[in-house]
Amino acid sequence: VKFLELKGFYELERTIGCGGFAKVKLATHLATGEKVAVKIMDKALLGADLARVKLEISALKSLSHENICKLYEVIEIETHIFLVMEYCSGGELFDHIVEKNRLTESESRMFFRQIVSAVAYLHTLGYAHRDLKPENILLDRHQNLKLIDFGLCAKPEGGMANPLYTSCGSPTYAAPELVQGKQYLGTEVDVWAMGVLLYTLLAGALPFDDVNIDSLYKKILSGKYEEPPFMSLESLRLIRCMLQVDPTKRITIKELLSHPWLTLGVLEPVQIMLQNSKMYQRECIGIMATHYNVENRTMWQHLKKWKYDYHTATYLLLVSKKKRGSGLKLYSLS
Ligand SMILES: COc1cccc(Nc2ncc(-c3ccc(C(=O)NCC(=O)Nc4ccccc4)cc3)c(OCC3CCNCC3)n2)c1
Repeated sequence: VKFLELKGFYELERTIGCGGFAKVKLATHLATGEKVAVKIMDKALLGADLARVKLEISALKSLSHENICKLYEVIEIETHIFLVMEYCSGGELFDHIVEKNRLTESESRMFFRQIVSAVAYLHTLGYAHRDLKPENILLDRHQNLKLIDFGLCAKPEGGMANPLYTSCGSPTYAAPELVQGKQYLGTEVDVWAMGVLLYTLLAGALPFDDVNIDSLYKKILSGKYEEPPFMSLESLRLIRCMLQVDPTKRITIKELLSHPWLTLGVLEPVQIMLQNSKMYQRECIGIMATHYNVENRTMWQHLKKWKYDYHTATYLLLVSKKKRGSGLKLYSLS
């Protein structure tokens, strides 16, 4: 079905992901020629989850971090909601690990620092991700990580016991307290999942794995996993702090930021807030103002309302293009 509301602004291309009640298509933002990912949600299929999606959209609008997939535009029509998101041309981290079998300590550190920075940023803003796994970590063309919350399966209330969850991907990244259906803190659950992730990067295998879901639960609750001989003592020490079954004994994200393993060979602790340069912003406003034949001030007046309309998308895409060092050009829309 062709969506007329996108005509002339975006050109939809192949489907790059689908599930539950959403589909993600690759698309081109026609004014800049940049690739974007368009998440198409059918409001009829969303039903009661429409409210949760609206919450996620307002959360996404408040997120601006180099390692979190950027929201560019929100388009709502009678039957569908479209989220125009940053397209990550490097695909999933998962495929990157599989193809390399396992990563070196320094490559793992370079990736892991970015994940810790993104999750610490989320936690600072009062959010928890709750579904950290390699499928939700994408790569851009420069091997920068981009955290997404693909969240196609409704986040079941009542934790793991909910049959919906078991049918929605295996709980290999789920913390013991989540698996037990206990009260849990999203921030502590995220630290556990990052421990599983770091183990997977370094060992090229999952710490807790089993085809039988009940024995998988038992392994997670035991907190026992194999420590491969090729893993350094420092990395094993860090993983032990993260894969603590008792969440009160688990390392916190704040302590993680300056843990010796994360700063090994790198001087400063992990930065949370990364600033965009003001210079790029002024230049992009100028280009848009010229293109639309309005004053710079008028263009800025509109953009600072952050309406997440086509102008927001054009501006954000121009800034990211500028940061990449590509030339800036706007195409007249047909
Ligand atoms: C080159 O080959 C490839 C191969 C594969 C992918 C790509 N690229 C590529 N780029 C972008 C996407 C995307 C971005 C955002 C969202 C989203 O839902 N955001 C919402 C969001 O992020 N909330 C949120 C974030 C942080 C905190 C809280 C809330 C969804 C999808 C994509 O999807 C495809 C799926 C496929 C199944 N696994 C997951 C990705 N794929 C490219």
